[in-house]
Amino acid sequence: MTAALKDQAETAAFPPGTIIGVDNIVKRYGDFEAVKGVSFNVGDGEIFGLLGPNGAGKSTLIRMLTTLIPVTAGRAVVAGHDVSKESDAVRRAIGVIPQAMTSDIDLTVEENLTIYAKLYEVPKAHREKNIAELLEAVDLTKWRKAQTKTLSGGMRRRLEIARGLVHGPQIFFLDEPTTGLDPVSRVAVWEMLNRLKERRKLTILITTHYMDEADRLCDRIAIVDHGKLVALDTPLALKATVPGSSVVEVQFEREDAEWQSKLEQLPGVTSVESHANGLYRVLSANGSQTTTQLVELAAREGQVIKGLSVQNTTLDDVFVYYTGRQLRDEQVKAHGFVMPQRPGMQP
Ligand SMILES: Nc1ncnc2c1ncn2[C@@H]1O[C@H](COP(=O)(O)OP(=O)(O)OP(=O)(O)O)[C@@H](O)[C@H]1O
Repeated sequence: MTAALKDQAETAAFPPGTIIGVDNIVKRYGDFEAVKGVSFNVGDGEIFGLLGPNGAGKSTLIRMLTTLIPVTAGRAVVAGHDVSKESDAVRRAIGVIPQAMTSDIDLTVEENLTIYAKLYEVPKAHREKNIAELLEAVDLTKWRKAQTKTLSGGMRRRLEIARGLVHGPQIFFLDEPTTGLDPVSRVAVWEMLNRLKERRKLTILITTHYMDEADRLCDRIAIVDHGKLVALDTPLALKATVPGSSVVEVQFEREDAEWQSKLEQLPGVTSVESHANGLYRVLSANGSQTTTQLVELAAREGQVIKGLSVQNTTLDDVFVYYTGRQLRDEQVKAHGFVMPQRPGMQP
């Protein structure tokens, strides 16, 4: 952390190591409060996920943190700079990938990157080297002379990611970067983000609709609903907050009426359902401990286990638990276009 960042973090009363500090931030559009006093800190080098149903306020939060719209109340400090008072310094420190793709389809891949680098006044010598490195990192070197309109959706998204990094930002904001991509392209984008994070020592703040990806890649996740923060922790800790965190399904060779009560007595078990053919569905607060003890008990009793499966709580369960809703793929909006401004839209 730079000295300036440290000073700023301390004066703002954010913990040391904070690179994005958000303190009771509010956004009102006229009478409507889209963000209702949200606070969180992102540590230097973290991948921080922002999850929430459509309309929860994620994009509004990102737009405030990236200085695109003014903050109504509260405070946010990004890379040591207040977003309301030092917007130019914030912009130099960040790269932003909005939901809609914005690269110029009539330019080549390389031209799109060069124009951006010039816009950010990246010195020529540094510019060429940086663009070559980024093209390689996003696997587009051999497409550098191709017109952007000829690229697939996944390739174009990778170009946008490279473009967001031409000026060497410390922090990368990505608003649903994989929405609309096929599963293979999605995985490619996430792997690439992980690589770039390591190579360029980036902090990443990302919104996504895909729970599996958030689970695998984010160090911490904030769940936002109706403009408020409803949960914030590591994926593992969030899953542990959901009651009855695992489902153990076991099938015994011999049916035996006593197994119901024997299973109920195992540590961590919260309920047992008995099904036909010696099958039991056991809800447990500690799936691995219950499973180990269940296997040991069966061995002691000379009972043969025909089948056994453990399903741990997923981030989907966490999401439903905190928001009462499910993030389904069909909720995901189509991308690749820019929404026209609605009448009455306000900055
Ligand atoms: N410029 C605006 N003027 C008025 N209301 C707005 C404006 N922008 C967003 N809103 C409203 O603020 C709320 C939060 O919107 P926001 O786009 O931040 O949600 P989101 O969580 O990013 O949703 P999504 O996943 O659909 O992008 C919504 O009710 C939205 O209609």
